[in-house]
Amino acid sequence: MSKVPATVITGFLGAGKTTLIRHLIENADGRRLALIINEFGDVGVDGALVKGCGDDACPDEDIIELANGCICCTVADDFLPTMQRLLDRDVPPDHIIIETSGLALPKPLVKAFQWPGIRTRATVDGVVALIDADALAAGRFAHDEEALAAARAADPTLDHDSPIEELFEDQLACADLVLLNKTDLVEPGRLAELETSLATEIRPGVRILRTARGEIDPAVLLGLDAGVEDQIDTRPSHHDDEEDHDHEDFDSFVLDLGELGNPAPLLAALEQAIAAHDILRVKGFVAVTGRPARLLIQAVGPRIQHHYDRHWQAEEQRASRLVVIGQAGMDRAAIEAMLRQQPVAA
Ligand SMILES: Nc1nc2c(ncn2[C@@H]2O[C@H](COP(=O)(O)OP(=O)(O)OP(=O)(O)O)[C@@H](O)[C@H]2O)c(=O)[nH]1
Repeated sequence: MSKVPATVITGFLGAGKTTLIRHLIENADGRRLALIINEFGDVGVDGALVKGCGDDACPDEDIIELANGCICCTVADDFLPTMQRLLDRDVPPDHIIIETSGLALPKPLVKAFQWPGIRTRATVDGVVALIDADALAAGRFAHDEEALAAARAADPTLDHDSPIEELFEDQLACADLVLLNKTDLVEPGRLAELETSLATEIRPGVRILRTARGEIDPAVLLGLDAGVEDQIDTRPSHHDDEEDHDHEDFDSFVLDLGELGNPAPLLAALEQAIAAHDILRVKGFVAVTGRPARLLIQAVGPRIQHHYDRHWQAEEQRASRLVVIGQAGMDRAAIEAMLRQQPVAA
């Protein structure tokens, strides 16, 4: 019996994983895909964004959200039973796509494919790392050399990498294919420089392709046939000596804001909050009085995007919800106070 191939999509918060997966299921070309989606901070925005966008390729029951913490840490509790259920189906999917949370280490997930119940029936076709070219160009994954030198002078035992940088390096080191995404936001000359620096972080032979909005032919993305679980030990990680990694460097909270008369003040406050605090990512929906559609808000670093993405459905409660993800120690009370200064509709 042939094994069901699975593709693991990694990439830091907001790199464009969900957008890539949407494109993939809209262009599945007859393949029946199942999606396993994991988000840090359990508002479930990503699932809502992909549901209903490619009904034939991926009906809603084949989209499984694992919101119970970060997938790399809950492998045994959540991921393995989910995989088993998918593989036990009378007609298993043609391909399984796993969107890891932007804070997940890919290696523990790949190792799950060595488990007896899985290894005979599924294989990791490839690990794809999505890189936000805009964030990379702005230096958001690199440490500040001067600040580091000063901190080291004060404390010689200091670990050299920041948590964000470690994650970034781990995701790259595990990749079979790297997609330099959001190329629409970066000059071609700068992109070439980014590619040169990325090449030092990846394994020999791994290709870097440029994408915008995750638009890539599924034939390139799927079918890498890498059998990653059989050679995972050759892919180094900063966390190889750890039993568990617990994301204590990052934090998230959910903000419920009811219905808003006008979203503009919230958007302005969000911009200020991001500039003033250690916020990495914000996403969610806003219910605007008099509007039948919900306003989708996405912020990645300082860049905020918003648009009315679809009508509220009859069974949905019209309400505004944002998930805020940041560095551990971000000042939640201050951020909440900034974002709540909104005139709420009567
Ligand atoms: N300009 C531009 N924006 C992009 C591109 N790809 C994604 N985006 C935007 O970036 C934001 C984040 O995209 P997502 O696809 O949600 O990113 P993600 O990696 O799934 O995010 P997390 O699950 O939170 O880690 C959204 O506002 C997207 O519309 C791109 O190529 N160019």
